[in-house]
Amino acid sequence: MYVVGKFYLRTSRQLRLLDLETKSPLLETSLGAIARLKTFNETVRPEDKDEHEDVIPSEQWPRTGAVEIKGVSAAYDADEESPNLALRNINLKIESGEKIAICGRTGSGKSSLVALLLKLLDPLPSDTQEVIIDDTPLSRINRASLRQCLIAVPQEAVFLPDGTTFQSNLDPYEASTPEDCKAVLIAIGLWTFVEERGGLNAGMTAGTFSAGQRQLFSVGRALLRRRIRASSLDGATDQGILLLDEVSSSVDRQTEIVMQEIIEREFTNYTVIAVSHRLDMIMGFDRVIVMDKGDIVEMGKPVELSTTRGSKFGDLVRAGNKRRGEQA
Ligand SMILES: Nc1ncnc2c1ncn2[C@@H]1O[C@H](COP(=O)(O)OP(=O)(O)OP(=O)(O)O)[C@@H](O)[C@H]1O
Repeated sequence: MYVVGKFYLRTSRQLRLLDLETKSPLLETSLGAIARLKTFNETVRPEDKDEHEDVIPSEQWPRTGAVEIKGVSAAYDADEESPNLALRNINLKIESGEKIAICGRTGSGKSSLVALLLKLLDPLPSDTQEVIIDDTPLSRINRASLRQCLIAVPQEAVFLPDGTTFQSNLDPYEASTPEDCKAVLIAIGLWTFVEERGGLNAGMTAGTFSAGQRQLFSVGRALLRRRIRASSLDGATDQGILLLDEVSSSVDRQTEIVMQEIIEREFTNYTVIAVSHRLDMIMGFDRVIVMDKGDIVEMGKPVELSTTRGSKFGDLVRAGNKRRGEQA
């Protein structure tokens, strides 16, 4: 066993490979991939199949999209003796169909709150902490089913292997028709772009799109899922939960408006919980939550808070306006 830096190599051949690394970018890439796999293997624990996760919700769940978080604290290193809390005693009630924006400084816990709802982060063990969606405690819900029932758009769009078609990337579960896919691409303004590159059946890579287009495409996936879900509702109201994590961070204001319109028009009755730094976007939401060090430190209507003295959100708006004034 050889130890080089923080990598452990089993054979002298691997050691020679490492020596060659500086001379070959390809090898560098391969060794980087090995190192990443090794780190992944060492640090990522498999999700336990919790025996209490006995509820497999129906396709139509959640029917109302109401959310309640009761006194939840959570940590990524929950097994440690003194865990670092990413969320601290969060109490939050979100009504069915409410549009909630979450803002706050880097590392304040915004993405962790979204991760909590997807059971990517668990509450610390306790008798009293609980997350409830549609009257069902999240602790009882099967994780994989939960993630199929909620519509979530992550910070970084993920794509299928290079060469996979536009259609498969838009609809990896093959649950829609080419017409459905085209209609979604038209709605997000990417149809001409895709058509010029050979259409739905042409191969693509993540690099085919700009960073902003990747985000737009991700929103398109969410829209397609909403439409597919709506077709299986058997007359029930088209409701559910949409989680957005910084989906407009790389787009211009014009594209952000397209996203906003899609949220308003297509997810009208959905409960929307969106992490965002974009003040223009937040202003259109029913309520804004400001987070700091894992805590909710302010909550209210964005328009009201923006003009309230001493409001943390108001401070963010004033700082944003000042920056714009200086740039003009
Ligand atoms: N996968 C993880 N493993 C360990 N700690 C994490 C992980 N993800 C987040 N954290 C920690 O949890 C805390 C909250 O992070 P979180 O990503 O929720 O913040 P955020 O407000 O979304 O930040 P940003 O605006 O930079 O995305 C931070 O201290 C962060 O270091």
